[in-house]
Amino acid sequence: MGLCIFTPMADSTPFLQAISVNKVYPGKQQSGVKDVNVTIQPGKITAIIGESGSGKSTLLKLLFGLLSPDSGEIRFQGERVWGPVEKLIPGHDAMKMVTQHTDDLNLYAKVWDNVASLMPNTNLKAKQEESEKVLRQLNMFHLADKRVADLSGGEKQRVAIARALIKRPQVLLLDEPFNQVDTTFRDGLQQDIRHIVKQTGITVIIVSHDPTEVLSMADELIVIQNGSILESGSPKKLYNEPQNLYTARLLSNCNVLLREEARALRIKAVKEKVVIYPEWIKPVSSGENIDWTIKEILFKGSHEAIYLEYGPIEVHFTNHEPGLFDNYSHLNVRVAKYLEF
Ligand SMILES: Nc1ncnc2c1ncn2[C@@H]1O[C@H](COP(=O)(O)OP(=O)(O)OP(=O)(O)O)[C@@H](O)[C@H]1O
Repeated sequence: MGLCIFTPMADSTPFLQAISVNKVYPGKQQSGVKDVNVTIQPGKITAIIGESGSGKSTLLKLLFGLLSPDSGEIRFQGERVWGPVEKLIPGHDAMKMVTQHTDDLNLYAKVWDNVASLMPNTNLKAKQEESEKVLRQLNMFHLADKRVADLSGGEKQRVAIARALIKRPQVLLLDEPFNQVDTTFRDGLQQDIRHIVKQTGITVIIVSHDPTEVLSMADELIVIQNGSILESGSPKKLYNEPQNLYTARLLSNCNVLLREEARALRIKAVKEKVVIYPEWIKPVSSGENIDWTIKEILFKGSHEAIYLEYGPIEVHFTNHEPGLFDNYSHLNVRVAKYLEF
């Protein structure tokens, strides 16, 4: 028995949908989420991104059925998903959710037992095969005999994901899965999750406090602000053509200048604000533009962030040849691209 391949449904029934969903927490005036309409595509990785408190986790819990909407509804393959108000055990059977808290792990049991114990004893061969398969998919098989208590935070997170996958859900919901994971492990875990999606056709919905960490991972991004969906689209589309300043700011540590300030970079903007991503500013050896004072150069390993100032105006850009400007006090730059809001 192998992991199921979930093929997208042939008919036009939306896979997982929030329809006009509202949720206000008791005692709060501001909405957790406000009139949210979202359709999740099957077999893809969708990331819900937004600043802290914007409603990301609330939306995830509503989709899963862990929270009941005040109005509106969640539909999974056309069927209503009931929340705790209507159903004793919240959460839809075909979905599994993993949060950053790995509380339900048995710390004193082996990794293997944490995962295999969720399979029935009726078919021991299948139990063995499935547990091994899931642990291999998450690169955890070599740690099968270790106690969970002896694992790192990132490894514990992998065990929690393995426990969710062994039940062969159609949807895996991940709330801040990389919080406990350092950068090296994060890249590995992201790759493994992408492979699992490709191999099994599972649908993944992920919430991340750092949107840039899911840029390379997600197929679709949903941007949420103050409980409302602002825009959605592929990471490339939202990065290159954001419709809102909020989205640009979430996805890039960008320069935001007032229209008048942008004139110092020879930009004649019509709208009030000008956004320039750090990689859109290029140093030039000489030219008719003004000389900017180099305020600070921050070494980042593969590149540098160079901070420039001209009177009260500050901009920063990415330099991919660290050390190149160490002996410079001033720089002349040009802007390859900008956005207006
Ligand atoms: N259990 C709760 N009771 C009352 N208010 C809540 C509860 N959970 C969330 N909220 C409020 O609802 C709003 C949205 O919270 P939510 O946790 O969904 O945001 P988030 O985008 O996931 O934030 P973060 O990135 O900080 O986790 C916030 O104003 C938050 O304070």
